[in-house]
Amino acid sequence: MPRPDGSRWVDPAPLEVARPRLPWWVLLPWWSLWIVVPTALVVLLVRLAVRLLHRYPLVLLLPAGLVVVRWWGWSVLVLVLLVLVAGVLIWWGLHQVSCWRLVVRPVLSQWRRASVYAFRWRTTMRLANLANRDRGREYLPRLRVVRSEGWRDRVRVRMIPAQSPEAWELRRDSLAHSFGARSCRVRVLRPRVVELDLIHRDPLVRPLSVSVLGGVVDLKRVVVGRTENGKPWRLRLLGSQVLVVGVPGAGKGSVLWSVVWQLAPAVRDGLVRLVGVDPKGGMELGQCPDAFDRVVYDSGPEAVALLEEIAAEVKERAARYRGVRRLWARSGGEPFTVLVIDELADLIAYQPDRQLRERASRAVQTITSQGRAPGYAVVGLVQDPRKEVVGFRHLFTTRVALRLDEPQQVDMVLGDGVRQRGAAAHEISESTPGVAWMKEDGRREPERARAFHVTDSDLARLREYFRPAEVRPFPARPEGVAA
Ligand SMILES: Nc1ncnc2c1ncn2[C@@H]1O[C@H](COP(=O)(O)OP(=O)(O)OP(=O)(O)O)[C@@H](O)[C@H]1O
Repeated sequence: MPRPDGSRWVDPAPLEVARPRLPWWVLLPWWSLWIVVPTALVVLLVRLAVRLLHRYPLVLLLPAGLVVVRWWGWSVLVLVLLVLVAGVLIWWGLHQVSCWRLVVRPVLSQWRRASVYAFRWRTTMRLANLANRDRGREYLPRLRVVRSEGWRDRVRVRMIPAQSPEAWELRRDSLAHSFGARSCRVRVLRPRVVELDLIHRDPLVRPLSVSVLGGVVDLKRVVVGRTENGKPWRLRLLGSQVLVVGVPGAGKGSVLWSVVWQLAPAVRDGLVRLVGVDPKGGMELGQCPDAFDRVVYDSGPEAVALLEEIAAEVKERAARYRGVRRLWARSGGEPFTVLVIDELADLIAYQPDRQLRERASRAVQTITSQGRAPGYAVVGLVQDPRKEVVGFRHLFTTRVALRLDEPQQVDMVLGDGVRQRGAAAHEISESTPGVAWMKEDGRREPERARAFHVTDSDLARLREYFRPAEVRPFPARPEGVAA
């Protein structure tokens, strides 16, 4: 409604304020604070003591020992220690795993933290230029948890502001020498936190024998050896392409035969089909030809024709799968194909006939780039990883570097920056064939492992395993196979 002075009255908007919600404890009577506050303090102190005891048992056991001496004397302390040691020994005898995890490892970790790392930390950080000063204040990387695993110490570090993990990677050697280790690797855990692996001995020095022939086959986790952490070395075949590189004698054969050994039950059941090309005239694959559905022992027209045949199959199956399935599954009723090429370079680089070379290269590229979904995996073995030799290394999603000659070759196989994180395949000892660094696409950290040693007598068993086998139709319900 217009007002006499010409202006209009506008109703104010209703006040929309939420009623304040007070925390419940504000409504308690004041005298209850006398109960609540001391209780909360006691709970906090107990939690702190438990955490400290768990993290730094030695530091807290020392004052406890002093209290025992003060009240009951040395003899009681010695008696308590003897009982403790006897208890631990009995525990160790009964169940090593739990005793190691709950007693020996924490004590060892504390001991090494106090005697090695805490002791030399400040000096080492300053001399290695990992500490810094600004406006009179010193910034020192913080030593966090130390976990000793016998063969290595895992040392967690909080970096100082404006520091990058590369600064630590560049000083790996000086850190290893300063802390008395054989080598050091750097792993990024999360922003500002890195973990140093200070290695004292190689847990992979002993050759590993293959497991019992037969059993469940999981194409996503084919166990071909053991990692340095003591876990199974699992190679993914379903949805992956594998390139294995190593100088002569590095143990490429052991990776290849470990794969065949693990796949054997599925091959015999007809669920997996092995196809092989061995340009070395059958020196390698000829040791167990019955495992292969098709195998060619040269790098000439026959080998190239086989590769082209597989490439055509890949395309045909991919066309059929389009819009139906994204990844091969056993329910599709067609076998998963593993193409093993023993000396890949002989086919795609050293082949004297240019046309054959190009045809072989095109076929292998087709299989590696399109084979994932229709169920085709390539396991390619090569000695020389240079670009002129294998120009399409990036198509292999899993790359295994056995012993190599030069650091640059490690970068070629595993990718840039992986060697700086510790994957020193050029430092693998000649006395440990089968030891390798593996890098999978999509996983930042490389893994160090050793393949099973498939001996001549193992190969004889493998030949025996396949000998009575007849060609079977694809099983409707395969037994003991997971994919
Ligand atoms: N995982 C392993 N554990 C122990 N010894 C191994 C292992 N792998 C291979 N060896 C031994 O190392 C030697 C060389 O192995 P292998 O022939 O597999 O190497 P390679 O890389 O295939 O060589 P090449 O390129 O000449 O064929 C063999 O005597 C073999 O017994």
